[in-house]
Amino acid sequence: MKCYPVPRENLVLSIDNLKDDIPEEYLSHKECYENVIRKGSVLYDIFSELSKDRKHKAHQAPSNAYRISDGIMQNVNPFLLHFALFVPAITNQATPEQQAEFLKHGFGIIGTYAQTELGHGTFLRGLETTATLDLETDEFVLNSPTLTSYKWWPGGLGHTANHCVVMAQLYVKGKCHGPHLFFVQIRDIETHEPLPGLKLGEIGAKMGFNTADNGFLGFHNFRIPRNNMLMKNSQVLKDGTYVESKNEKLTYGSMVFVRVYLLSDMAYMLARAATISVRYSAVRHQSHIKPDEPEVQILDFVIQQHKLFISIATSHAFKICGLWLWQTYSKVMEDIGKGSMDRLPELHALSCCLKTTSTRDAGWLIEQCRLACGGHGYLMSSNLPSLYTTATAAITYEGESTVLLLQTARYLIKSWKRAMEGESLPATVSFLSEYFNKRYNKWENTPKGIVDGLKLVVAGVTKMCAESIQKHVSRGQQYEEAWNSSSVQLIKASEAYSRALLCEVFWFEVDKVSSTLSNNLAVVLKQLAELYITYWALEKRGDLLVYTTISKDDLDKLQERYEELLALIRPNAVGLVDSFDIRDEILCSTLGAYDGRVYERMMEHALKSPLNAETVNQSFHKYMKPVILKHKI
Ligand SMILES: CCCCCCCC(=O)SCCNC(=O)CCNC(=O)[C@H](O)C(C)(C)COP(=O)(O)OP(=O)(O)OC[C@H]1O[C@@H](n2cnc3c(N)ncnc32)[C@H](O)[C@@H]1OP(=O)(O)O
Ligand SMILES: Cc1cc2nc3c(=O)[nH]c(=O)nc-3n(C[C@H](O)[C@H](O)[C@H](O)COP(=O)(O)OP(=O)(O)OC[C@H]3O[C@@H](n4cnc5c(N)ncnc54)[C@H](O)[C@@H]3O)c2cc1C
Repeated sequence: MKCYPVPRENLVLSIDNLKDDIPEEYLSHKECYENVIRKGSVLYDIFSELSKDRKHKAHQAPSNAYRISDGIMQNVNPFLLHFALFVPAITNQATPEQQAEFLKHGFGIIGTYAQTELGHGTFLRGLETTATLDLETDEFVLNSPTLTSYKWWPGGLGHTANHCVVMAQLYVKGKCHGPHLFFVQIRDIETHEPLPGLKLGEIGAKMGFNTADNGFLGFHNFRIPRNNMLMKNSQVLKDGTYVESKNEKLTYGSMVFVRVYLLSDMAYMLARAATISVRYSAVRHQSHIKPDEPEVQILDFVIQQHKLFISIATSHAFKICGLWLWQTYSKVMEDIGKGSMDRLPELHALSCCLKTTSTRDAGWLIEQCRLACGGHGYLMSSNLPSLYTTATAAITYEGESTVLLLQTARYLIKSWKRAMEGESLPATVSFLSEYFNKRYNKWENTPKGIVDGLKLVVAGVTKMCAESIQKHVSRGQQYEEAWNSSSVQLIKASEAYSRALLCEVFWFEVDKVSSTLSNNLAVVLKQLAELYITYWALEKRGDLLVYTTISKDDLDKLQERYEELLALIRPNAVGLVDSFDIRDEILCSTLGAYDGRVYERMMEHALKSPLNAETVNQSFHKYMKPVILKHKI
């Protein structure tokens, strides 16, 4: 994805009407939406001017668009889906001619990606929206035959977008060809009124993401030109001939793109949470370590370091792994462009498990950062609650975690069978062959030894799954039933695979570049990578004891090394989160501001509460006083 000239953060953050007088948490649902549209439109205008100035296709956002809008919105930008899915779906799935046609208005249109329905989100082959070819008029007729077929969840769909890419079952001459993508205008550009034949609205308040304008959309005999089917991979000709794709799963390509992107997004979410909680832990003094000395910075409690330093390390792990996965994605897309689909299943499997692990880890680690800040972490003004609800949405969207892990498990089982048949395997799963051929080493208490051990766990659990499936089949179950019966173990195999990948890529990428870094930087980065790997070796000690030759003595030494690493990182902890370089205006946190004026900021923010505008609220006189006086003895 080409990155555009980065709009200077100062340029955007200096615009006065992008600042909020009243904190978002004191606005109504409707005011919140109107406020983010106000701010989002200013940003949209800036990105549009920026891209026009540089003669770029005026439809892609600059690379740091999300960073800046995160700060200004402090919640989710309703234009997000335009950049994250609508435009990529068109550039990924439409012909060049169609791209020129659909994107000719540049920032003049605002789109979303409408795939999920009220009745189906995971099982795409079960989607009910239909697109039926009308040969006479050379059009597709879109319909939502049931309430459950209404599109439900797409971001920006309720009141923001005027176009969308819709996934619908393609019908030609009475035959269903499965889910395909269609470019659909849904609102009048001038009036923004829904076009005739559509039912549009927002789906209501949510746990978070409340400014994302997630909406619903129903079609009633809604007509679009035949050319509005995205036809890069499969085509419907004027005479109704259907030309199928070289690989029907290419239609799912936009989801792979977002899953790959989410690793970097989670790295950034975690960087913010770590910055807030580590800085706060350096400011907050509470309790004693030595009874005769003053109260300490809570960051001096080793258990506080245990809670927080893993978030610093994990943010770097996701950033580095995200870059590695992006390079893999780009290479596979290049191969597909040359007609080779060989690595598509591997890319799908990698993106599924890494998207799942990064979003799940971001969720629980952000919650851990919040809890480590005590009561003040529970304040909306800390920004930790919002970070949590925003991050955890990603565990579900873009592919629910369980479902995606089972997709990776499918790839692991297929790879295991190929290993048994002596076939060569891609590098990312070649350890299965080594395990099968018993070519693995004795346990070593080193980062490489731990990575090798975690891979042995993957191989051992995958073997166990294959045997479990075989056992159920031999007892008379169909393969799909046997798969379902073994799914608890299959999930475990995928989780173990994802963890081994993250540890391996993090360690070896850091090791690879360390010689190019200043000594100090190399030392600290390696400490973080070793902390990450050692943390997970200790978390997964049970599996390591089952599948490797690790001993109790090795584990004791790892625990000792882990605590050493906490102590080594402690002096650099604040410097490490400062190096994430997230400005206060984007951090949006009373606890995490760079100047450390936590208590003053908390009080300033509290006084902004509308309730503090008067010393006695009207409800006292209206409701409380009569009751108090009535029962006054
Ligand atoms: C910042 C970002 C904000 C984003 C906001 C959120 C946006 C959204 O949420 S958009 C909606 C997201 N929705 C989803 O992700 C839906 C998840 N479901 C799916 O992807 C599919 O239904 C899935 C994969 C579970 C099953 O698909 P289905 O067609 O039934 O395939 P299935 O029968 O299981 O066969 C799997 C085969 O397809 C292949 N396959 C499946 N998906 C893909 C894919 N995306 N790419 C390549 N291959 C794929 C597998 O490799 C496997 O191949 P093989 O047969 O060789 O083993
Ligand atoms: C904040 C947010 C934003 C979103 N934005 C968009 C958007 O912009 N565009 C869009 O199209 N969609 C969007 N979605 C929808 C999202 O993609 C779906 O929610 C997601 O794909 C899961 O589908 P579902 O909700 O229908 O759950 P279901 O598919 O009904 O799954 C429910 C549960 O059933 C279980 N399950 C389902 N299938 C299986 C299986 N095969 N094996 C084992 N267990 C299974 C899992 O536990 C799963 O959690 C968004 C969702 C959220 C929360």
